[in-house]
Amino acid sequence: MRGRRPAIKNKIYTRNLNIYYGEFRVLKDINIEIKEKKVTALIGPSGCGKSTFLRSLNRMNDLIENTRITGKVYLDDKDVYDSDVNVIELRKRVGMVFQKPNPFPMSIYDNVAYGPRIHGIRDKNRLDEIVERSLRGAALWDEVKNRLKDSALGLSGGQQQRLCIARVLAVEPEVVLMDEPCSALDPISTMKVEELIEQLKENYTIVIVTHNMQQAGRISDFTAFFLSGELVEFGLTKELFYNPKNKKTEEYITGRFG
Ligand SMILES: Nc1ncnc2c1ncn2[C@@H]1O[C@H](COP(=O)(O)OP(=O)(O)OP(=O)(O)O)[C@@H](O)[C@H]1O
Repeated sequence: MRGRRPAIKNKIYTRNLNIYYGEFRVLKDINIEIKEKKVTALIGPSGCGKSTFLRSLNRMNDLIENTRITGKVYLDDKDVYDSDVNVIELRKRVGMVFQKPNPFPMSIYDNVAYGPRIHGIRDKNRLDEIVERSLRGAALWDEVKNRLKDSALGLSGGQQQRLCIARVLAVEPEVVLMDEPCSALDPISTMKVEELIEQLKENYTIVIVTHNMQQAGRISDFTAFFLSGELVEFGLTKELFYNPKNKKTEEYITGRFG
């Protein structure tokens, strides 16, 4: 229709998602829509369930004992918990970057080539191409192009985190989940990763957990505020920050919480 912007597609959406650790119900009836090629920030006090929610999106929770889940998590309209879903393939489509950079103890090149090799790519030229594209994508290429054979462990913390992002990009995901990716980084590295996120959203859907409210405000298009396992408010970041609908959201973002 004329004058109307096309609706943004829901890349991931959940319906009545509940997650339990044993008898403890960590997440309660979560209904959320993660928009395609946008950045969604998850905020809320420690222990409210942000990481658990993030991990549910690519079934990383499957690796945690005693976890039980009810409800649905749809990726492109297919429930990722359906019995016919290939979890390896799912995690290729929905990649994850962790709080602390965790490069493998191998060369910079091999870190990035690791995923593609696992997925069967052996051709040297093809791998070279993927490694360069991924390192460029993670804004690291210029800093490491002359030392690709050096150990990744010799990189700075900020470079290691961008390497981990390159490693995720190498398998061509559609969604990138980030669990406090800047919490172990200095302000300059943090700024680099934030700029990178801004660029990445042209091609990827990004979901990021952050404790840093300014960061959520700077980099995200949408924000979800969790409290005690409930999704209290979800919406455009600008609206949630400047015109929150819920009193608890307002208290939290203005620091008057608790
Ligand atoms: N493996 C586990 N077994 C049992 N309980 C767990 C497990 N992991 C997390 N929890 C509990 O679930 C709740 C939510 O944890 P989660 O790590 O998702 O919160 P969070 O919002 O990401 O916290 P933070 O901001 O501190 O990282 C907490 O009460 C936590 O103690």
